[in-house]
Amino acid sequence: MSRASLSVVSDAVTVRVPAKVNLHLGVGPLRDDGFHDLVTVYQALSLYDDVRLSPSSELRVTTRGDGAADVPGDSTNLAARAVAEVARRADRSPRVAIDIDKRIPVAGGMAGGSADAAGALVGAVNLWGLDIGRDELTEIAAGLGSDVPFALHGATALGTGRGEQLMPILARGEFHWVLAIARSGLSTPAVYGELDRLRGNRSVSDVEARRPDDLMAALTSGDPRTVAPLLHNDLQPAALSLQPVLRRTLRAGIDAGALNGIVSGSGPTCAFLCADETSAVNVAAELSGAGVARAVRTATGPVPGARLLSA
Ligand SMILES: C[C@@](CO)(OP(=O)(O)O)[C@H](O)COP(=O)(O)OP(=O)(O)OC[C@H]1O[C@@H](n2ccc(N)nc2=O)[C@H](O)[C@@H]1O
Ligand SMILES: Nc1ncnc2c1ncn2[C@@H]1O[C@H](COP(=O)(O)OP(=O)(O)O)[C@@H](O)[C@H]1O
Repeated sequence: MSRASLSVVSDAVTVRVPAKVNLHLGVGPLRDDGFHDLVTVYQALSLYDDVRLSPSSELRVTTRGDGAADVPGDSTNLAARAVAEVARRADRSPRVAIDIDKRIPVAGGMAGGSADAAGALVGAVNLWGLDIGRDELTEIAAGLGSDVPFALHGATALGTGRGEQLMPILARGEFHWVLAIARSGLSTPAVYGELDRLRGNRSVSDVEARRPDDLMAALTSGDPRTVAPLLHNDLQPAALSLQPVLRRTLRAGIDAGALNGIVSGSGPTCAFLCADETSAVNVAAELSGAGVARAVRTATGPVPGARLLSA
């Protein structure tokens, strides 16, 4: 019996998927396949996209919410690609309507497209009642993008390889973040390219791709004051080079009382770690008033990865 014939068709499913921040992003040299080796610590944050899948006469995707106009509505959308790949493996036709409710900033360095892909994977498996295990789902996720396995996984995790190989990390407590969302996005390949340009012929030692043991120990303590000085992003100089105005944003967050601020992944969202919830609310209010960002949000982490809201 094929896996497809085991399926139970639901009317619609909605999957909630989190954004991420990289607490550490160490970037090694450019590889022959066009990717860079990474050592990264991901944390999933309570800023979510909702991905709804329902039966339809054809595969189509619509997006509403923050930055919806910049999200492709065709087969290049990562959520549509995810559904198409699950359908191909299950030997069935991908006749699904995908409706994305966007809150994760588009091209913001918070893995919004990856989140939608992870949501669509979980959604398709549940909509069609497929017998696809966690390992196979993670393999499909990695084929869609380096960050997609983490969007499935959530919580706090160490990422190696091109970011797709995950190991859970114990993080105690709840961390309070403020996110300064920029007026325009940054392209991930452009930021990696800018890092290569800035590095020039300088040899990139393995040291830059080493496990951040101090940070991992600090995370088990649950103390944001211990974690804050250990935040690190090798892509930050490249993001600042492409959007110099981000220096002002980072400065404004520190001046407002954040423990530390960092460009999130390839940027341009800036993420500020705060001592507690009260501090985060104050920092968010000051940043909003400073006019350095298009929008300011508070979020907590870690939170779970892609999860079904309704079936
Ligand atoms: C930088 C990070 C940090 O977590 O995320 P964002 O900040 O963009 O969300 C990731 O490495 C982005 O992951 P993701 O957005 O899934 O990238 P992919 O689709 O796999 O790759 C897009 C392009 O980014 C570059 N890339 C990506 C990953 C990697 N380890 N090395 C790279 O050089 C390559 O140019 C690649 O063609
Ligand atoms: N479902 C999706 N949501 C957002 N962007 C998508 C999606 N599918 C494809 N994309 C494309 O991926 C690019 C990167 O988007 P995103 O994942 O939001 O940013 P980042 O890589 O900085 O985390 C966008 O500019 C967009 O063209």
